[in-house]
Amino acid sequence: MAYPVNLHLEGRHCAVIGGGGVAERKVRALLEAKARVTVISPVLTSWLQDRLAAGHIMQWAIPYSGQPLTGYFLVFCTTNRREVNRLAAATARQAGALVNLADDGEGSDFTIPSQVRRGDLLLTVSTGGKSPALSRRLREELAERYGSEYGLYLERLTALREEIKTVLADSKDREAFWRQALDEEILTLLKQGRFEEAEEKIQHAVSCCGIKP
Ligand SMILES: C[C@@]1(CC(=O)O)c2cc3[nH]c(cc4nc(cc5[nH]c(cc(n2)[C@H]1CCC(=O)O)[C@@](C)(CC(=O)O)[C@@H]5CCC(=O)O)C(CC(=O)O)=C4CCC(=O)O)c(CCC(=O)O)c3CC(=O)O
Ligand SMILES: NC(=O)C1=CN([C@@H]2O[C@H](COP(=O)(O)OP(=O)(O)OC[C@H]3O[C@@H](n4cnc5c(N)ncnc54)[C@H](O)[C@@H]3O)[C@@H](O)[C@H]2O)C=CC1
Repeated sequence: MAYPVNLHLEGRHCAVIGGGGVAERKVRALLEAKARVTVISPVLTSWLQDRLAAGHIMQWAIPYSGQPLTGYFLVFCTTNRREVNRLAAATARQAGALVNLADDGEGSDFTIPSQVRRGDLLLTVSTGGKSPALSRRLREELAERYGSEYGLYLERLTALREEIKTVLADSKDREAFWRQALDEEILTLLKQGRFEEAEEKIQHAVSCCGIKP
């Protein structure tokens, strides 16, 4: 069973072997996470060529055939040739990298989930590599269910969390507060875009706590 983590990749070196559609999807996500990306492929999609021209990625413009892959934190093997992906994976692992194979979820050290982002809120779906199409389908359902209001809500909660720490010294009291503050009614109001009414309810919950010993 896989162990879920959220990696911080800023400034980390990552390599993507292959320059097709799958490589492009992985590179997009890596650049969003501010990783330093090297693509190893003689051919690149036009989007990847644009990123290269803009200096956002580096390229080894060669077919991969066993060259050492040292200094990479993550390595993505995304060519359309299984034996090339296997060779790159084995070489990268030897150098200590974590490896993702686009054509072999079970043989990968990690797989990429479908994701919905709402500010700092991140919802992800994995099927353990069994059905990416189902991951996508569930991602679409989540995107519909959890709109942009959740990003705003999280920002509000972040500020409130600081406030609550000063009002309630005891962690048990804080836990009880959050159960009350995150009730279904507030979430429904937010979903309907009724931010002022939601804020009133949050304030009510805060003032209720304020008078607790
Ligand atoms: C194991 C994994 C390895 C990995 O980490 O890459 C893997 C493997 C494979 N994917 C295949 C196919 C497709 N993958 C997608 C899309 C996505 N694939 C992603 C992840 C993963 N794909 C990992 C497991 C995820 C999980 O646990 O569910 C997503 C979630 C994330 C991302 O890549 O960014 C992204 C969703 C983006 C979104 O949310 O829209 C589509 C397009 C679509 O559906 O739109 C298709 C075509 C439809 C289909 O075949 O389902 C094939 C067969 C290739 C063939 O037949 O030649 C393999 C190989 C195999 O079968 O193992
Ligand atoms: N994980 C996923 O989400 C998905 C995985 N796949 C798998 O990923 C593979 C790649 O898919 P696409 O990007 O759509 O294929 P593609 O055919 O568009 O791209 C393949 C890329 O690999 C490069 N390449 C070939 N030999 C190479 C070598 N020796 N060294 C470096 N680069 C080399 C090609 O130049 C090309 O840029 C598919 O064969 C399939 O098995 C396919 C769809 C989704």
